[in-house]
Amino acid sequence: MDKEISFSNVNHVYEPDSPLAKLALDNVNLTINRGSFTAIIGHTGSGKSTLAQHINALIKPTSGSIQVGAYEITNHTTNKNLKRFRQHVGMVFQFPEKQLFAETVIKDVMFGPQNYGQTPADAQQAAIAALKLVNIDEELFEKSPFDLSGGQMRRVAIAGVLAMNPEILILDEPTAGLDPEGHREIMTLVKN
Ligand SMILES: Nc1ncnc2c1ncn2[C@@H]1O[C@H](COP(=O)(O)OP(=O)(O)OP(=O)(O)O)[C@@H](O)[C@H]1O
Repeated sequence: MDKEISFSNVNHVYEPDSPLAKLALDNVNLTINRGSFTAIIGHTGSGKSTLAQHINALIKPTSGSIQVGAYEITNHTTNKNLKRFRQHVGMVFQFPEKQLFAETVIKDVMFGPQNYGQTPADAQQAAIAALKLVNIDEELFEKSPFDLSGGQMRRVAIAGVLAMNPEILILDEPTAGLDPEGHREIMTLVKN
C-alpha cells in the first residue's frame, strides 16, 4: 500500500516562549496508509484535534515534519502554497453545523467548489452528489439549513466538505452532541 500520511518526530508547542507554553504533541511518529480508515482515540486534552489539524496544515509543527502525499509540512511551510493542497484534505471540525451560513442548503454546499473556481453549474452538480451521499432529500435543498434537525445540519455541513471531493477526509469528533439515531447516521455515512 502507498504511504499517504506520515508524521516524523512531530512536536507541537502552543504559546512557546511564554509561561503558558504547552507541549501538545510530543514526538509523534505515525503512518496512515492510503485507503485506510483510522481512529485516533485519547483523553480530553490529549492532543487529538492538534494532531488532526496538522494533517491539513491548519497548524504547523514546532519541529519535525508531516508528509501528505507529495507535500511536506514543516515549521517553514508558508500558507501561499497550501490552497491547492487543502482542496485534497477535507476537514470536518467539531460541531461543523456552526459554520453553516448560506440562505439555502444547496448554496451552502456549493460554496466550497465555487470558491475553488468551479462554474456554478459544476458546483451545483458536485453539491447535489454530495447531498445524495449524506442522504439529504432533494426537497430540503432550497430550505434554510437552519430549519433542519441537528443530525441533518451536521450531514449538510459534511456534504460541504465532500463536495470538494477530497482524497483525505478528517473528521474531528463527528458524532459529538448527536442523539443515538444521529450518531448511527453519521457513522454509516462515514463508512459509505
Ligand atoms: N490554541 C491553543 N492555545 C493553547 N493551548 C491549546 C490550544 N489548543 C489546545 N491547547 C491545549 O493543547 C492540549 C491538546 O488540546 P487538543 O484540543 O488537541 O486535545 P483533544 O484531545 O482534541 O481534546 P478534546 O477531546 O477535549 O477535544 C490541551 O492541553 C489544550 O488545552
